[in-house]
Amino acid sequence: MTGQLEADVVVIGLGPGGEHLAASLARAGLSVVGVDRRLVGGECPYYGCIPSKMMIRAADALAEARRVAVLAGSSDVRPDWTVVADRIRDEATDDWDDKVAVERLENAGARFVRGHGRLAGPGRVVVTTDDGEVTVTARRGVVLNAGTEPAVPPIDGLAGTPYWTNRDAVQLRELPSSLVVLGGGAIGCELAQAFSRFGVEVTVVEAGERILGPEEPEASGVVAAALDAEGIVVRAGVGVSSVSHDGAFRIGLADGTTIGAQALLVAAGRRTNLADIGLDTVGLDPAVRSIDVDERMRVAGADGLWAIGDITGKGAFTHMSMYQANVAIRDLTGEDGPWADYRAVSRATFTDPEVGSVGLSEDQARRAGIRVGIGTAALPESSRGWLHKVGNDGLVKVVVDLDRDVLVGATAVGPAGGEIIGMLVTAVHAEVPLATLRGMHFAYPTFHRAIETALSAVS
Ligand SMILES: Cc1cc2nc3c(=O)[nH]c(=O)nc-3n(C[C@H](O)[C@H](O)[C@H](O)COP(=O)(O)OP(=O)(O)OC[C@H]3O[C@@H](n4cnc5c(N)ncnc54)[C@H](O)[C@@H]3O)c2cc1C
Ligand SMILES: NC(=O)c1ccc[n+]([C@@H]2O[C@H](COP(=O)([O-])OP(=O)(O)OC[C@H]3O[C@@H](n4cnc5c(N)ncnc54)[C@H](O)[C@@H]3O)[C@@H](O)[C@H]2O)c1
Repeated sequence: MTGQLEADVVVIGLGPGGEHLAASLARAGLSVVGVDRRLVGGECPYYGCIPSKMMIRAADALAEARRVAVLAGSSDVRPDWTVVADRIRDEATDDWDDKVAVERLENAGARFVRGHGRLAGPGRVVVTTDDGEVTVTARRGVVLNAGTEPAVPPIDGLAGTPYWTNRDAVQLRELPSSLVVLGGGAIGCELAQAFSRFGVEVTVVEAGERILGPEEPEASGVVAAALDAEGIVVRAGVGVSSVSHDGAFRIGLADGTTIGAQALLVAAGRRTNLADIGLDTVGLDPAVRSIDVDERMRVAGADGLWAIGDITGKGAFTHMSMYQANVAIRDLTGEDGPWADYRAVSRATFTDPEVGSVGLSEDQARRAGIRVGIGTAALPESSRGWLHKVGNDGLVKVVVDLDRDVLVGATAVGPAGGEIIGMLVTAVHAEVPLATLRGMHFAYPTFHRAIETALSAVS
């Protein structure tokens, strides 16, 4: 495709938020051009949340079946990765083909251009396509939703090796016998446990002091113990210093030890796609790692430019991308808010036990100068946890602003931690007084009753 186009709004990058925004604005009657160089929908549906959660759902089923031995007799569990690989192809990604997503976007009334989009001054985007260039003029504005790529650390020897990122991991047809996961963040821990449950011998190497670094230390501790109990080796507090590959990988650690493995998965964080998007043409620093936005998602210092999703640095989550898209949609269609508010950002990490969290951690609250109260409750000591028996690891931790008598953060680790956190998100978001929370009914015997115990323990 080549030529000139005009539109009210041009969207560069169609991740979850960009796709939603482009379709919604088109349905609202605006003329919209959406640009993506890869697949419409971005990382989440093709390489991220969706395929990884299909892997995790299958791996959790295996783990639950193995628990039959403790609770209900015996089971014969024979993992078959083919089922997962097929499901990811057939039900999630259409074999990494976005035909359906493109049609959905066009049926909403938007036009789609596949290619690399670049700002070329205010309100102007140049798209490099397979067969030339398309120049699009935006009457109302340009929205950036360029997302991220896997970051690959500059480790000696790594670059020339056949290492995997998440994009390779979700496309596997066959599993390796052994795997080193470089990075113990959300991606590293989720995938490490899923592969291990399918019989892969897994080692996680985490340069930081603990896995799941952004979570409460107690949450990291519970997950680390669960991984250990399943036979996953976690090497935290030591970086990778060299990598070589000669049929198999040899991974050299900073403490002088080496690990051999058939495969290496790099899950060491993400790099925002901002280097080649023309920020300099609208007066912005082209070397920034994230884009500063105001409460309407307008980019500071550039008229007619909005940014949403991972590139804003407010949390690399699909629900953040969608939340910010809705804010930008309201602004672009002349609605009167509500505008962006990040006090009660929540997330769920789908390890088993799951980690749900919201708002500030204890450490963040203390560093913000808040007079902090903490309450915790161990899940195995709750009635539901005791009943649940095997697989009951977990806890609830609440972080209280004692002066305002409200929760400012909370963590729920457990079999349904990502669900239990829901009511705590409401509490932080709506600033529900502690006395009101303590006066609630908590159904017996549920996991969320541990919240009542944690609230009563606040000091
Ligand atoms: C393995 C994995 C698991 C995850 N699990 C979860 C989860 O369970 N829950 C959760 O909330 N989040 C999860 N995430 C994070 C989630 O995928 C992202 O936060 C989400 O995709 C939102 O990203 P985004 O909207 O910023 O853009 P992205 O999804 O990164 O999409 C950006 C799009 O922009 C395009 N693009 C970039 N630059 C240009 C350009 N110059 N021109 C044209 N197109 C361009 C790209 O091709 C891409 O399609 C996971 C991520 C990974 C990798
Ligand atoms: N369930 C979810 O919501 C979910 C799941 C997966 C990913 N995500 C999102 O995707 C983002 C990216 O995930 P991620 O896990 O790649 O990034 P991350 O930044 O969360 O974790 C990367 C980890 O790699 C470690 N690391 C970096 N370089 C290293 C090295 N050389 N040696 C050893 N360890 C090293 C870091 O210390 C860090 O702990 C997350 O921040 C999250 O927002 C969300």
